[in-house]
Amino acid sequence: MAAPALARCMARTGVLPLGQAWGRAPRLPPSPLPAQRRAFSNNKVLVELDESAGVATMKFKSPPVNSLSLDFLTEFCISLEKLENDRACRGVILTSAVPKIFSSGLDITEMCGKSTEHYAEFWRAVQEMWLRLYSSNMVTVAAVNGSSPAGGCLIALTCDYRIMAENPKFSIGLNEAQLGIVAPFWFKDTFVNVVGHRVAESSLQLGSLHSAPEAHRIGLVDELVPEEKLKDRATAVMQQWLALPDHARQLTKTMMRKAVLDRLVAHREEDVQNFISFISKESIQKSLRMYMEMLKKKKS
Ligand SMILES: CCCCCCCC/C=C\C/C=C/C(=O)SCCNC(=O)CCNC(=O)[C@H](O)C(C)(C)COP(=O)(O)OP(=O)(O)OC[C@H]1O[C@@H](n2cnc3c(N)ncnc32)[C@H](O)[C@@H]1OP(=O)(O)O
Repeated sequence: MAAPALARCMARTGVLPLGQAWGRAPRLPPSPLPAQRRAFSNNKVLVELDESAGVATMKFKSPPVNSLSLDFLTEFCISLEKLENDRACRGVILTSAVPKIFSSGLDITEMCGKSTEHYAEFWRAVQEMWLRLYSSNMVTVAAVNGSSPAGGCLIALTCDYRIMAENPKFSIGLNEAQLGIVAPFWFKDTFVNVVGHRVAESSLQLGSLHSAPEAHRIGLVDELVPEEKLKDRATAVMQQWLALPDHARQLTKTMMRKAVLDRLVAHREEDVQNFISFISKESIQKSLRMYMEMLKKKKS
């Protein structure tokens, strides 16, 4: 099924028609076949699977800034679902193929001047991405090799472990307040689970974008490495996590994340309606338009 058709299906049903995000059987170790590498790709995400290691790398490739458009979100979910159902894959490293940018967050153009139906479709896709990634049975490591505001930061926060490249130009954080919008409760819950309530409270109110050292200091990322070592370090961390039995790690992850996941699952439609009412306000539309203009002016 093509991405737009899948997106429509997600909009109707609220889930991808590929399988279930919930109640999956625990993953089994990969079969002892000869070492093999596989790659598959769609327009937005490149996936390389090293079957001998049981590890895939998902590279975002949606230039100029890997914004999370409806197409991106749909293709991200399809790629993740494929890996989730692949017994040869036990872990996934998320990174970017676009230099200097991990992801610029939700595509603002999807939230400006569109119909109510479009907002609903878009928001269900954002929810789906988070539900699938946060509940993934695989080990998920974010190799943050560029700036990562708002929705980009959410992707990193949703992983099990975050490693960021030490580059003074890169920043990360939930900066929604700077756009005049509010981080949804499940963005906030994910953030609180990583950095704790006090840090999350001030960082969210200020819409802070943190430099790499600051992000490390507040626990938003687990470690910093020189850019050229990021890939190797992500691979080493992955090996460490995969050394444990899958079932124990998976059950522990579920135990730690269940309350936050259940909260969105229980209020999914209400959350869509809240998003629509909020984003449709003329004052919010004006803030988003001004923010986009500011981005464009910054260039000239
Ligand atoms: C009461 C409760 C109710 C609850 C309701 C909840 C509602 C909450 C709704 C949504 C949550 C929102 C989450 C988000 O993720 S919003 C997105 C936030 N993102 C940002 O603020 C990042 C903005 N971008 C940047 O800061 C920079 O672009 C950069 C650092 C990522 C890269 O800088 P640089 O390399 O200099 O590139 P440019 O700035 O020149 O950008 C290139 C090009 O890309 C366009 N662009 C950038 N970011 C986005 C984006 N997020 N969406 C769409 N387009 C983007 C930019 O405008 C340029 O375009 P061009 O001029 O046409 O080339």
